[in-house]
Amino acid sequence: MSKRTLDTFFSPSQKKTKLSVTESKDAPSNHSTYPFAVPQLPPEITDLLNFAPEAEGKAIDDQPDLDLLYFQPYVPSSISTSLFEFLRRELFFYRVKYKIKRGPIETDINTPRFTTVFGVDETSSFLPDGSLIDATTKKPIPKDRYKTCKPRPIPACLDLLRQLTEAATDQRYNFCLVNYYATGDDSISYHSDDERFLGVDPAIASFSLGAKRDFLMKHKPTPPSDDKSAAAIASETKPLKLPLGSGDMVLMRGTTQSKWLHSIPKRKGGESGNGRINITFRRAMVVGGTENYYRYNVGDGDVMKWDEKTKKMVVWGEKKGDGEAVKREVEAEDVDKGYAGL
Ligand SMILES: O=C(O)CCC(=O)C(=O)O
Ligand SMILES: [Fe+2]
Repeated sequence: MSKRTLDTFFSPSQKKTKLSVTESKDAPSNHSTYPFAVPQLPPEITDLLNFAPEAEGKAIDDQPDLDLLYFQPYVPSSISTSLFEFLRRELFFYRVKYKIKRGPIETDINTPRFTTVFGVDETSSFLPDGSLIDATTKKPIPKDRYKTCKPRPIPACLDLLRQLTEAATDQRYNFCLVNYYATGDDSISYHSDDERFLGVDPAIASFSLGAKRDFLMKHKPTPPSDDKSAAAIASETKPLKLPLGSGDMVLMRGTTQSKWLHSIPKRKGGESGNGRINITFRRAMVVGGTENYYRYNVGDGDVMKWDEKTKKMVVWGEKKGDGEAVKREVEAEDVDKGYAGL
């Protein structure tokens, strides 16, 4: 459906107010690997998602090696706030810690944002009962295929968006990564999603919901060649800043990952304190991709859940003597993504 069709449904004043939503009557998504079940989308959100994309994708490919398609917005503006609040309230998140070794020095990394991940690489697929089969033989996978993680199926509330995005971008995705930037202190430092397990020139669809945050891009340093100095190459490209708003989607494709870096820098003040969710859909080709994504987006720490009373992420499921959940506040920590380039 086109934007015009939506506009005839909603006057500009109605678009600004938040759509009121009801609980889905469908069974929530659940799986042995989930800490708790995830409700299905409110029917009002599902209905309006069928109008996506709200705007046509605009190509940004006027610089060397850059190939973006920018939907501003993709998610209808009448539902982006409700969808943001639903996902923040209903998903489980993690604050992943891990160690990296650079030469003889070991460094502790505290991921400076909340993360969660769903999906499995193309060698396997989920049956409706939640079990994993081999994608070719259709037989149950060997027990030892995933040694360091237990893959989780994409819950229905995110799988609808995945399916719509596949149709709109003519690409296929088997992974859904979610980042929650609680405040302007949460960030992702410059990196590219160019891991070998994504294959050559991967397409990555990246959604923004909630607070506006700047998405910065710059060309990777290029070694000087016989006919061009590093300075000449650098002067051919200029850094890019996309102030991503709620509902926007950026499709990164072609050589964007192999030649460019992207980041969400820390910000002081503004709306960043209201929180932002980023959802990326990707396609991992091999077992190593699945293990990598669970290691760095779930990890082995506490489950975190949004607490509507305190408006903060709290540790989920910890019990005190009288059965009351202990609520621990989580501080943002200032560190790098760390695993870029794996
Ligand atoms: O939050 C964003 O817009 C970017 C997230 C990102 O680059 C990533 O998860 O790899
Ligand atoms: Fe990225």
